[in-house]
Amino acid sequence: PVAWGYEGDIGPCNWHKYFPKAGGKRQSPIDIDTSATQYDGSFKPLRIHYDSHMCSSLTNNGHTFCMSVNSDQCNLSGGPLEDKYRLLQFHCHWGSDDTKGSEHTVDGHQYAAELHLVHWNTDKFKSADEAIEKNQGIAVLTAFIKAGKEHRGWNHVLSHFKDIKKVQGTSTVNEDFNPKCLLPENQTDYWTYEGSLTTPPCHESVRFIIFKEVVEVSSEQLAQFRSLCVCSSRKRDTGEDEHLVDNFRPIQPLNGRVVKASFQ
Ligand SMILES: COc1ccc(N2C[C@H](O)c3cc(S(N)(=O)=O)sc3S2(=O)=O)cc1
Ligand SMILES: [Zn+2]
Repeated sequence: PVAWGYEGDIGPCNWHKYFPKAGGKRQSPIDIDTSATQYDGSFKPLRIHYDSHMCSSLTNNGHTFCMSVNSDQCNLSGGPLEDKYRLLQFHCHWGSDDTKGSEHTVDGHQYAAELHLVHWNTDKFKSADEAIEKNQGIAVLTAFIKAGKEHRGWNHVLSHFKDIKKVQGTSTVNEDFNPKCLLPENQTDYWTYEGSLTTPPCHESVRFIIFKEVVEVSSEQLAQFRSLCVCSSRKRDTGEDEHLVDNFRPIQPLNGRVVKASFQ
């Protein structure tokens, strides 16, 4: 597989050389210009039904931490979606300090981090691997994160970070944990648009649903995101570990797409 990253020759400006979709017309992330969004009154209520008895495993894949979920009881439907989608994994993007880290921006404002709950269309496709390449294959519930009060739900995830500090570290999470607790209280106000995976291969298969309400975590919890290392052994010439930070793609051209709003 082709190496890619967030800086230097393998960074986002060169992704299109090995991953042609990265140069497509409906790429993500984007800036949400709230003066140009269009209210859509036809959306049904979002239905987010997760069970908390699912077993999941947390890995550090060198680009983010990824909590993969293998429960057929974690489903998403409604809102702008025509089909039923199943939770595949969730992960985050964050910065080297609290002033940057989110992928999407709102009126040019970048948040400290961004949570992605990735779902695949089980009505139209037989597997996630098939769905990630196809239009309408993927739906990503997205929440912005800012530094503020401590978030107790996040501690269930962060408590496993010592096991995944190095790349390919894996930790099994089987305590009762429902990822729904990571979402904001207000789940009726969101923006939605059609985009892409924000990492290579950048398939244009994603419907983003981005909550307006921002989730707060403490600065210390954000610092724990940054404690992950990018690789198993390589050390910087000064001998210390290279930490996984600034794993966000720059915003991409809207190319005429309209961002819909579920609220007026
Ligand atoms: C078999 O080929 C594949 C299997 C899985 C994936 N994925 C990993 C990607 O990094 C990725 C990035 C997503 S984001 N930042 O929410 O837009 S979602 C997602 S993924 O889980 O679909 C890609 C190819
Ligand atoms: Zn993501």
